[in-house]
Amino acid sequence: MPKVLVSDPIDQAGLDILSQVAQVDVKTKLPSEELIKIISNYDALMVRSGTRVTQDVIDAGKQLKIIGRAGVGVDNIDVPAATRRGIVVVNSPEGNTIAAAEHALAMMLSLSRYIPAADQSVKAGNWDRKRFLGVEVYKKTLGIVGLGKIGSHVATVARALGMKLLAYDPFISSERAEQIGCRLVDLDLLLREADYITLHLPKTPETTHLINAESLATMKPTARIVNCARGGIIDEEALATAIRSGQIAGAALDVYESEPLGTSSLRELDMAAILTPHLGASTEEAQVNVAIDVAEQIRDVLLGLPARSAVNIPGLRPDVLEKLRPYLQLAETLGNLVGQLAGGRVESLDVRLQGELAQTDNSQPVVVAALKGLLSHALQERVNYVNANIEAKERGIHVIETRDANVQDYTGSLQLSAKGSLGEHSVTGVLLGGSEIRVTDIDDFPINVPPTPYMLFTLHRDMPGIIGKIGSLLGSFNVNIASMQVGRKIVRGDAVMVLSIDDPLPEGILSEITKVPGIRDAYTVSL
Ligand SMILES: NC(=O)c1ccc[n+]([C@@H]2O[C@H](COP(=O)([O-])OP(=O)(O)OC[C@H]3O[C@@H](n4cnc5c(N)ncnc54)[C@H](O)[C@@H]3O)[C@@H](O)[C@H]2O)c1
Ligand SMILES: O=C(O)CC[C@@H](O)C(=O)O
Repeated sequence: MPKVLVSDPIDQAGLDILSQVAQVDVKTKLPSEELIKIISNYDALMVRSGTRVTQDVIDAGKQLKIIGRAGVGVDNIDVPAATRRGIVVVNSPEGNTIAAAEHALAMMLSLSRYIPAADQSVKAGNWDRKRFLGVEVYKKTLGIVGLGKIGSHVATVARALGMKLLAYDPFISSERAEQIGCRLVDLDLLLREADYITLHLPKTPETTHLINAESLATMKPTARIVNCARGGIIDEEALATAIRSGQIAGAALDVYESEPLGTSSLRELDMAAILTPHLGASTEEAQVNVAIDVAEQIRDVLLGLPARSAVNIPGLRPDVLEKLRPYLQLAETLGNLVGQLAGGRVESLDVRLQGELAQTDNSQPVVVAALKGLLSHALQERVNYVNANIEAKERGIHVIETRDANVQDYTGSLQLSAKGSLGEHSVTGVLLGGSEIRVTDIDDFPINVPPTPYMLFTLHRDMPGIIGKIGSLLGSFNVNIASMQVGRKIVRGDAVMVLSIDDPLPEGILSEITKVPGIRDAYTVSL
């Protein structure tokens, strides 16, 4: 039975799903040396934001197949390191959207009415109504930075509160922003005009310290800023200075450059600042959602099924994946075949999608499947859908994708051509009845053979007796032929022979075959 380590608190609903297929060990608050020590026993790791899944953890996880992040941000996981090791990383892109949006809205309202400070004051025995004179959000301008899932929900609710909405997001169109009721503007204008600014974008090298001393200086003195996205998007020292000096009116933060928040000048700010300990996703509903979402994906991957929200493999909707799946199998088989025909050190792979297949919207998974097949002979199970692209890049394999919708021989066909140490070879394949693979062409010679585990290909002159000679030679080595087919373009010209054999070809026989008069070349392939 596979083993799953759960290293952060995860809702029971998720643990129940994992327990259907795996032994589940919940060990939270593990020091990183301890995690590194035990991770080699596990097939899967499930975390929230608390565990740092570093390269050292990934390298020590010799059996790891999947890392599940019960939440959105995967910045606590070294995704490139996982990808290099072929480990799938999955998250729950939508499970906590509402929770995080509601937290940001709650922060905005709390900032406006000083609710945390007023609460503390009453509990301390005071009744000070003058000190907590607030402001209304009604008719104020809210600037949303990052108009994705959370930003859009914030916009919908803020609109209902009677706010005017500005948005800055370089990756969405003005039409989309308008649909959500926002005017798309540049960041400078948003920062200058907004009464409230709320951040809902990822932390990347470009967004680190997006809000800094310079940008804070352009904001209104009455402006209040909320960050429930990621720590580090705001320069915390510059923010504390801006609040202390009255350059802006306040800030509410849920996330910090370093978590847990240590000694920080943010802690010394008065009621103009509200700090919560990364609670954006902490609702009962969100924790159930993300736990189920990620546990189901871990279960599926452990059962050999694809994950629906992998962050390091081409994302596909389950219905699209279902339709494409037979073609992925076709691509992998043909990749494996052409990789062996081309020999080691493949320099280039040309992936040609033909007929119906040329019309597919997302061909990337087909290309990845072809690369996985191409590299599988050399790398065996070390190559998978996660790392095939990287492995190919590291080997300098130049991948070209072409499409030809006009090829009408079959509804959809795939041609792969590879150049390697044994020269340039091409294979074409189709799906019969939607799922049965047929190889229909080898090096431009028409054939029609199903791929089988052990195959022998020859390039020879089409002449009487040659087939018999190969048959006798194989017989003398006790090799049983299951099927045989010849493909030729012209009578007595060049031809290919494709034999399916029951067992691997014994050592030495290939060189004997090439000595047969008329045989130009021979290749053995195991699929
Ligand atoms: N506090 C929490 O507990 C909590 C919970 C959930 C999500 N989050 C964080 O909230 C953020 C938003 O999550 P989401 O689910 O809405 O993500 P999303 O991917 O749906 O949206 C992010 C948006 O940011 C935009 N963006 C990217 N770079 C940008 C840039 N330089 N400037 C402006 N916009 C940019 C993208 O185009 C996208 O529209 C993420 O950082 C996520 O990690 C925090
Ligand atoms: O695990 C958490 O509670 C935080 C989740 C949040 O930061 C996210 O990115 O989904």
